[in-house]
Amino acid sequence: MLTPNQISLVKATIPVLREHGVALTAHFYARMLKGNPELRQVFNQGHQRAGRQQEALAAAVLAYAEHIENPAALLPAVEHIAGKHVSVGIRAEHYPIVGRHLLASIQEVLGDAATPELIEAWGAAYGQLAGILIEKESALYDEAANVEGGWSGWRAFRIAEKTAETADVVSLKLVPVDGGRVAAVKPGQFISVRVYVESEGLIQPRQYTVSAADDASLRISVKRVDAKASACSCGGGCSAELPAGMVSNTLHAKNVGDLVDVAFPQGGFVLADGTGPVQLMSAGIGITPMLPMLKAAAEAGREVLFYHVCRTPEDFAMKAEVEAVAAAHPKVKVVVRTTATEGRPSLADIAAVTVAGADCYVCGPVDAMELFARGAREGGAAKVSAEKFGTGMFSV
Ligand SMILES: NC(=O)C1=CN([C@@H]2O[C@H](COP(=O)(O)OP(=O)(O)OC[C@H]3O[C@@H](n4cnc5c(N)ncnc54)[C@H](OP(=O)(O)O)[C@@H]3O)[C@@H](O)[C@H]2O)C=CC1
Repeated sequence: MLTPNQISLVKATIPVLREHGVALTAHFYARMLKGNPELRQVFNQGHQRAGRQQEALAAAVLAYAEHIENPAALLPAVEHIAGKHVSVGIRAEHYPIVGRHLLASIQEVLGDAATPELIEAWGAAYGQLAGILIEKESALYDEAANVEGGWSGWRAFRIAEKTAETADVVSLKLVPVDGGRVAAVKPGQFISVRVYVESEGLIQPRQYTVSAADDASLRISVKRVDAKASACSCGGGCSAELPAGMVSNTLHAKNVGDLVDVAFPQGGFVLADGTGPVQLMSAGIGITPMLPMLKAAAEAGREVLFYHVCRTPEDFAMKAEVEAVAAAHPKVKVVVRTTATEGRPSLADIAAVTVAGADCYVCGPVDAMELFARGAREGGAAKVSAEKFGTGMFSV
């Protein structure tokens, strides 16, 4: 429990965090990854290089300082972060390391302004947050270990099938090397996949939505990411050219029979139970969580609008699967917009297709998600949920 004086001291740093938060977190990551280089295998080095992780952490530290009197307000963010942490293997023993580097960074960046009292207050604040996260993460690890077909930490999977979906998307069907069962995945959840990235000399984990699953396998569908073709969609104002997708491109180079490590499925961007209409809106590779949601909603007999934006018909990944679901379920309607010929949809276009009262899910580039969410709300959707891959939280 923080004392009233510690709460005031943490709140007094809010203006500094607003202005210099990213400088602080950039200093922190550089310090921690130099002092504890083993953590380079846990943190996404692509996001580090693009500056996304530093921005996301700065935003999180600021949000925490702003809500220091009522951390319960951050519960949805805590649940999201805990799922990501468990998925990349962050454990209780990592927290003291992070805390040590964070406090030292506050001291080093603020200089004389960082009085011993302030450092002590931030130490207490960090301890409080770490305690909340450790408890939540420990519950998620236990849940993953105790469910049938579940596991805690990394489990070795073999690539059983590799299918080219489009010119730059491949699907990989993964089966456990131990021959055991695979626990049920909620439609929309993601797994972390961990591979050795030769060019970096590093093991790296990344999250991929499960695009199909059964009790013996998981499938992911991965888009190749070229350095020059990358356009940052993090929403954090990154304008620099982004590095090539080190894990996605490593996965593209893998073949049937190769092994990867997989973490238990996580994530709260899932199809909610219900009987009402569902609207699934995706752009590009954002289709991956929509496909399992489509199958689940169709099988439950719900009315579904599946709306997808892609550049050309050839860029429509898993098109045959979507069409097969629609053919088998008359209450499923598919609308595809190809931007190469029709241009991008407008807000009015999205509002016009929206099913009034639908539970709407959106996924894809950040700008497209914002457009879909606004259009769906204008068109009378009951609820809009969004998923952004990468760092931090996203709300539309
Ligand atoms: N589960 C998840 O959270 C996942 C999220 N993603 C996210 O999806 C993003 C990119 O996917 P990717 O396939 O590379 O996207 P692309 O850049 O290839 O774009 C895909 C389609 O979306 C259209 N589009 C892009 N921006 C807008 C917009 N503002 N309004 C309307 N249409 C738009 C493009 O139109 P045009 O031809 O005009 O560019 C194109 O037709 C990634 O940033 C990734 O973060 C991906 C996978 C899973």
